Amino acid sequence: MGIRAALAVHPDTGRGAAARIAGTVAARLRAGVDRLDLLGTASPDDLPDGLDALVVLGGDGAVHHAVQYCAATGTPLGLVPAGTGNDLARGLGVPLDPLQAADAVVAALRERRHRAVDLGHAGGTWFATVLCTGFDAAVNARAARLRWPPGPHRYDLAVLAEVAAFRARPVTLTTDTGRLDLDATLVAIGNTPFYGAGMRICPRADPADGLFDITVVGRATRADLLRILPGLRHGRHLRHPAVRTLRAREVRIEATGWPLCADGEMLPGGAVTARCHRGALTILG
Ligand SMILES: Nc1ncnc2c1ncn2[C@@H]1O[C@H](COP(=O)(O)OP(=O)(O)OP(=O)(O)O)[C@@H](O)[C@H]1O
Repeated sequence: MGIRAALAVHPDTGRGAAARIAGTVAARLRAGVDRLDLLGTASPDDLPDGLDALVVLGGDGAVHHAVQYCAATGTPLGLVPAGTGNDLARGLGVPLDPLQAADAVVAALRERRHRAVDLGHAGGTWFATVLCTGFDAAVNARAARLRWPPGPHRYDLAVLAEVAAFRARPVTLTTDTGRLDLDATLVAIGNTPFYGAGMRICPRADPADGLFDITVVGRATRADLLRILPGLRHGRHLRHPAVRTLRAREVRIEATGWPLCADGEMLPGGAVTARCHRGALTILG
């Protein structure tokens, strides 16, 4: 029987960038499949039965929705980055050029080349990149509320506003190996290394080791934050004495009143337990 795939393109992704190249990407993918359905969403309820692959043309938000379907059904996922961050693609070494990525998906479909990667699960939601709470989740929430400036500069403005407003809070982290009580500025639970369009927050996270890499920034002054943040892109923040890392299969975070986000999507706040599920997602290529 032939290969049946769907291409999910959300109109908002990359501020419309995905929709603009959807026709070109679909034409490339048709070279590798027998049937391609073009969908405006990748939400589990709207997807047809019997798919051999789901390809997402979009950013981490669009991928986050698709991951819910792929994890539940075992359907292999193809990534064609067209968002603002594309941090899962970056973390898995998928080409960031959408046409190159589409060609790589076609090759993988033809050669039936798959790989299994881990997923996190927390609060009823699967996540593929980083679950974070504290300063970075507050930046994400603030950036999402801003209407100006356009693109990634919204994050720069949100960072400045949060550096001025943010206070460390008491946090309890309980992992499968121990418990940590501290005043923290942020906690990032990484399945893959990146968030925020290339910030290497959990630089050693390996998506195929069955474990999270957890980066914890303890009590930090504004001056500390201004020293830590520029190093994020290259993972140099780990050298700062306020920063520590843990590795665990399961972690519970208790932090009153902090925002929580996973794959850049806001989640309901409150205490949460995240568990790493080895090989829960199949990636094409
Ligand atoms: N299938 C979907 N169902 C509902 N909402 C979606 C879906 N796909 C994407 N969205 C929403 O559209 C918005 C933009 O999508 P996406 O996050 O992919 O693009 P982006 O923000 O440009 O990229 P990135 O997340 O990589 O920075 C997100 O808030 C996301 O929640």
